[in-house]
Amino acid sequence: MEKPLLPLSSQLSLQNRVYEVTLNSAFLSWKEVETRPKRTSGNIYGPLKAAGSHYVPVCEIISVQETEEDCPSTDTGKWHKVPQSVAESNQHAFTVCYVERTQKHRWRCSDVTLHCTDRTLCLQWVQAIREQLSLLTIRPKRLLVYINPYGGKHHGKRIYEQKVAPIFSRASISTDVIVTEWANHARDHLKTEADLKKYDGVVCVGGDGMFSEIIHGLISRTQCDSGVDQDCSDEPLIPCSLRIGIIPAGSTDCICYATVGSNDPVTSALHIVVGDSQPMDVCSIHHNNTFLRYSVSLLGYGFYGDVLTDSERKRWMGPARYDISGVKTFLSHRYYEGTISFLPADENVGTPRDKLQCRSGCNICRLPSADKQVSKDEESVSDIETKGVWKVIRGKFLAINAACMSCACPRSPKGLSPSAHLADGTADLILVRKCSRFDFLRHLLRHTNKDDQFDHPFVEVYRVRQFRFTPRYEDTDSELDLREAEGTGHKRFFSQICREHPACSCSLAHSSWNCDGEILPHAAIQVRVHCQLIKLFARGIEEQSVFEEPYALSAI
Ligand SMILES: Nc1ncnc2c1ncn2[C@@H]1O[C@H](COP(=O)(O)OP(=O)(O)OP(=O)(O)O)[C@@H](O)[C@H]1O
Ligand SMILES: CCCCCCCCCCCCC/C=C/[C@@H](O)[C@H](CO)NC(C)=O
Ligand SMILES: [Ca+2]
Repeated sequence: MEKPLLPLSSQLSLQNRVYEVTLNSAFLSWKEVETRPKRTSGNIYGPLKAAGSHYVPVCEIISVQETEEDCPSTDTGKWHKVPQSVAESNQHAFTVCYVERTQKHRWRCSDVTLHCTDRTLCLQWVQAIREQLSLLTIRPKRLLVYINPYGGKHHGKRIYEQKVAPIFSRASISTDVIVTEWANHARDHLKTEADLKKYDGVVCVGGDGMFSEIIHGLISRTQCDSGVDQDCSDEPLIPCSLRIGIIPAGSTDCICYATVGSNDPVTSALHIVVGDSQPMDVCSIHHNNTFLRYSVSLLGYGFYGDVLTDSERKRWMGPARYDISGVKTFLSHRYYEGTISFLPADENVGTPRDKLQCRSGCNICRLPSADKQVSKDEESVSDIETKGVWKVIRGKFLAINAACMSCACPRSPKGLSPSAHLADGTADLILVRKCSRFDFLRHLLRHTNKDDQFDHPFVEVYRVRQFRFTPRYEDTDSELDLREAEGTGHKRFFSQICREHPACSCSLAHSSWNCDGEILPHAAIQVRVHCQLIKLFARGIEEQSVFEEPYALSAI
């Protein structure tokens, strides 16, 4: 068969009506040619429609296949019912499966079956669409998938098999699937064993903890392959080349929610299929000259550290553990003393209170940042950063939180820091000073509504590139020595500290850091944000206007 030339245009039938169907390099469109009154649809989220016209961007077509009439299509199991008159005259048909946007940033697979008068025409259409899809080289063809069967409500395996695998197979993506058997199985496999050259991306099925395993494996592997020492806190890190997909099946799913706009497995699978790419910042955390962990969402000391410590003992409860531990920690009302020093970000990246939310194609994330200038100027990141002036704050804090991104999640739809950016090379540092229980509750509740959680006299927020935290008394002894002393019964020093905390009934002067849902072993840490160190199969949260008619049609 001859190679179809574009634009390709034919009169084809759909549900007993005749349509002018056109394919060019950007869109597949179909427009009714009959003159009778047109049916209008109330759903603005479907394929773009203008007076009976439908447009699907080629980059949002998932697959095309010849449809065998009166028999189930091979991958969906659905029967395609063809009205009698059409069936008689149009025996041949092809089905195009494409992305359809629904409410709350969710994507679905939708399909349209177009009937042709002869098979040659039908095959010509299938070939033309497939050729356009083959030009989309950003789409992954082979993926390495890790499933945590114990994340969230333990549904990871079922979610993957029932909702995600059929979409990958429809999009002709081949997969190697590993169901993890122990914690850190995925991390260690990626670090040392996986043949990464074979893949176009890595997918994790699980929550934020599982995602954390994947980034630790990939980042460590990349640094190791390039001879970068992760213990050296001011050495620039090498960005990872493989993109990561998240199929949400955890308890918080904050990284998925904040990068896609929902925690829906089908939506995530479709972002992987269309080959989206969203760069993301990563914080490295060191204690003296020892690398501890990476973080992409919340790094929280005090309240969120204590919630996590308590909730780990309640893992059997599933996602509800965070609510129970949240209330318990709130009631305990512990505060912690220490010193925070930080290097503020340049003003051109905005401020945490500027209400400029990070959205798909964000202008702030596209600005050249200190990290990104490194290769151009051949100046190291630390050279650039030492030009800034460090600020120092001492005090008593209920919570110290650093958010590299908004940390939006179903519990807090605008997140811990609603204006934080995914890929600007900064984190928002939120300091909640000692205040009354009532005030702290008002602050916490504002995470769940539209009010500004930073608009309190006891809350400060800074956009930073680096920060350090030293708990009080850290200067006299190492905290591990203190913990050992506690373990061996030498509690005098500790009880002295705690007598200085009237509200604190426990024997610990230190909290722990909650690092993306994992507990860190040290309270004194140094943190640096690495701009765009990793990439996800995502595009950031889309503005509503992307899928409303006027915008979309003016873009055509
Ligand atoms: N096979 C396994 N057995 C036990 N633990 C595992 C296994 N695979 C992964 N893990 C660990 O399970 C922990 C929790 O996983 P995950 O993040 O998927 O769910 P979650 O904690 O319920 O959700 P979230 O992190 O969103 O709050 C992770 O720290 C991960 O290292
Ligand atoms: C007493 C009322 C409390 C209401 C408080 C609501 C605030 C919710 C804010 C949640 C932000 C979660 C940030 C994400 C953190 C994840 O990294 C981590 C691991 O999944 N999850 C948690 C809960 O630590
Ligand atoms: Ca950031």
